Amino acid sequence: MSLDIELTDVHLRYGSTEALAGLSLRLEADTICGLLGRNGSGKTSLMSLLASLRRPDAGTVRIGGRDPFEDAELMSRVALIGEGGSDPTDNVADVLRSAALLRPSWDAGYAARLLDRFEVPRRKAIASLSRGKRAALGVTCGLAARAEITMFDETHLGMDAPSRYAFYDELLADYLEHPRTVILSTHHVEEVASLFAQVVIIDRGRLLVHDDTDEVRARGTQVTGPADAVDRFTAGVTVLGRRDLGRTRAAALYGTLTPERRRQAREAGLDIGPMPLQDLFVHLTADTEKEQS
Ligand SMILES: Nc1ncnc2c1ncn2[C@@H]1O[C@H](COP(=O)(O)OP(=O)(O)OP(=O)(O)O)[C@@H](O)[C@H]1O
Repeated sequence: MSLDIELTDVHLRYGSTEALAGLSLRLEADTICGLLGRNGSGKTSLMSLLASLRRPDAGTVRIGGRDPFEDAELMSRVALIGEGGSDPTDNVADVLRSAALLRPSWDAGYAARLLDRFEVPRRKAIASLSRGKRAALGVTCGLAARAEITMFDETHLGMDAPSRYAFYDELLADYLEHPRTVILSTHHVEEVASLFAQVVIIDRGRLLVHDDTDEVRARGTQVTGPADAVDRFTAGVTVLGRRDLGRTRAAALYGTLTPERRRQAREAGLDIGPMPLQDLFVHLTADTEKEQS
């Protein structure tokens, strides 16, 4: 049975804080989905509902049509990997042993290969691992679990750039061999955006965007070329982001260009492409802040 995810009008409160405020979302199984949102927007809260760590105050959560809360069989097929979580006095081997018991689809050989790749020492207590190695252990547990729904909640935050890229590499390669639903929350939007088939953006506990990544990126336009030509072309329009590389400038604009503007851009020697997801994300979440203030 495929584990589609469906949340309907979900509310979740912590005291007076409404972390999720009527969130509805439907995710089909077996895609890699980026979960984006500013700090405190409700990403962890959403994933904790899917992992059955909490129950919504109102609304429904369904995974494969079932309420996940206290459904042990279903939960063995759902993994949430956050920062920390292990008993700090355990060593790496203990953590792997527990994961193997918990996860019916655990691949011990793959876990061992990942530990080698991330150079995680096996005999050390969790408390004595560096933050980056702890994160690599979390990533290892998440990948080797091969859970049908695998959620990484900023798990890779403490990893250095080479390790993060190794993680993205492993995630994609293993996903292609063993398709499953992967939900990955991150603030490193651009470096991981190419992995996302879909993007979910939540803002203040509500769904702001859910679409294919290409569709989301197509909501904006990036114009690239010689700096002075880009400036002339973008004079009088709102530029959401600029990047310079030598004399080449890339400017991100919200919206698509009319055929006439495209022709002008070509004549000015400018390239046109989709907008970086990061710029679009900043723009979309900043807009709602303005509207609400
Ligand atoms: N245990 C808790 N007790 C009280 N408030 C909480 C608790 N957990 C989360 N919150 C609040 O709920 C809201 C949503 O938090 P959540 O952790 O889900 O956001 P997030 O998008 O994951 O944030 P970040 O990107 O900073 O990790 C925030 O206002 C947060 O302060």
